[in-house]
Amino acid sequence: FAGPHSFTGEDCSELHVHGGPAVVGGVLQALGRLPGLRPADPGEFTKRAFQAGKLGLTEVEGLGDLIHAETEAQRRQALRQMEGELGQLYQRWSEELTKALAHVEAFIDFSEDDNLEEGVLARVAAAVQTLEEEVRGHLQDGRRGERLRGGVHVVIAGPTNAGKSSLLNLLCQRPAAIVSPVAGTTRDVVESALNIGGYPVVLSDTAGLRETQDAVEREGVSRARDRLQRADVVLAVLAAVDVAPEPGCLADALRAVLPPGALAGRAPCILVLNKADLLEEGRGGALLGACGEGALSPVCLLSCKTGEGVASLLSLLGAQLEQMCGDPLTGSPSLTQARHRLHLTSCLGSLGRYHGYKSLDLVLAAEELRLARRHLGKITGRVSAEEILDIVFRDFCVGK
Ligand SMILES: Nc1nc2c(ncn2[C@@H]2O[C@H](COP(=O)(O)OP(=O)(O)OP(=O)(O)O)[C@@H](O)[C@H]2O)c(=O)[nH]1
Ligand SMILES: [Mg+2]
Repeated sequence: FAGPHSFTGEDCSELHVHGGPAVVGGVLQALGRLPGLRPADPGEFTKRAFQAGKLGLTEVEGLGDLIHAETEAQRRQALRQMEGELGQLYQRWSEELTKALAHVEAFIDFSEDDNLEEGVLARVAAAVQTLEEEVRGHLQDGRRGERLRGGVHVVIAGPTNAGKSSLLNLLCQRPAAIVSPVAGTTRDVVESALNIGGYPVVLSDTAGLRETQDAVEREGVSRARDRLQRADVVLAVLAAVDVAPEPGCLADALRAVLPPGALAGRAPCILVLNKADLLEEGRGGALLGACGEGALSPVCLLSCKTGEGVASLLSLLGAQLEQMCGDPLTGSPSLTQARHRLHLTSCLGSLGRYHGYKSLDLVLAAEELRLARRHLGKITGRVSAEEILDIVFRDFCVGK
């Protein structure tokens, strides 16, 4: 593949050989004997493509995510990022900032010569404000892209013996956690990665929530509370036989499971009434009817023993995941990494300070635009001073 049209931009050649390990080993050995040849470092081809300007940093990250994608929705999101849509969005913002900065710098340098059109600074202020709104909107996406990339954290919580570990084992289809009739069996958090409807989920089983004198179990309960604080979705599990079928029972039951403050992040919750097989005939309907009234959370009656009702829990959970992660192919591309969030937040901070400085000291204000642009550049991997000069000379006929 002749450069510059190859993946790395350099001249490349590719050998197609039979796939057996001995054949590949023999070819690599023969190549190793040629002077100047060495094995590539991990990621070296992508790094060379980046250095040759073939890929931006966000595209490189998309490529990495694509290689590691485990579910369909993750694959689609990574592919979209790799194809450059996210990079283009940040690039457009960066160009708008560059333009605003060029205008401010031109104003600082040349306004006294009366060479500039009227209202330059007002136009810059308006452009900065529009940009601020766009960046803020992009940041307030409910972390859907990051959730899809890293997995949605679903936490199973509830009193001891409700069947939490049984539910984990049933959903991940393997005996990941110990199940026993002894209350307080689970102490550590047991995690399992799942694919539910194409969405990645990290499902955690936790210790039953109760007051206890046992030091080890107390640590388990404290870990369970900690997980609850960081949960994206909570499956609150109760034994159906322990819930009285009366109006308001759902709120009472939830309060018993999730003590005040347990859900600081207000993660959506699905109430799971387990052990439906132990209910007397007709009591399940009465229970659901009573729970359904003024329900704050969806309720699901199931039995881990018979498997009845599990499909409806999965469909409730699937709908919740879809709402949280969205369809990665529609709408504007999602923010996928904490790194991007960090730089975008810093960028927004600088844009805010621009407004504060602009009527006090234009030089300081311009510096904030430069910082904002540098934060965007850190995301895309493109930062250049030349661009500003180009715009100064393209937009203004100064220095004639
Ligand atoms: N009849 C019936 N028994 C169940 C069901 N689900 C779980 N159990 C039983 O209930 C007991 C407790 O189950 P676990 O899954 O260990 O309960 P847990 O909530 O994880 O309990 P801790 O870890 O102690 O907090 C076990 O004996 C299970 O076999 C069910 O749907 N029906
Ligand atoms: Mg358990």
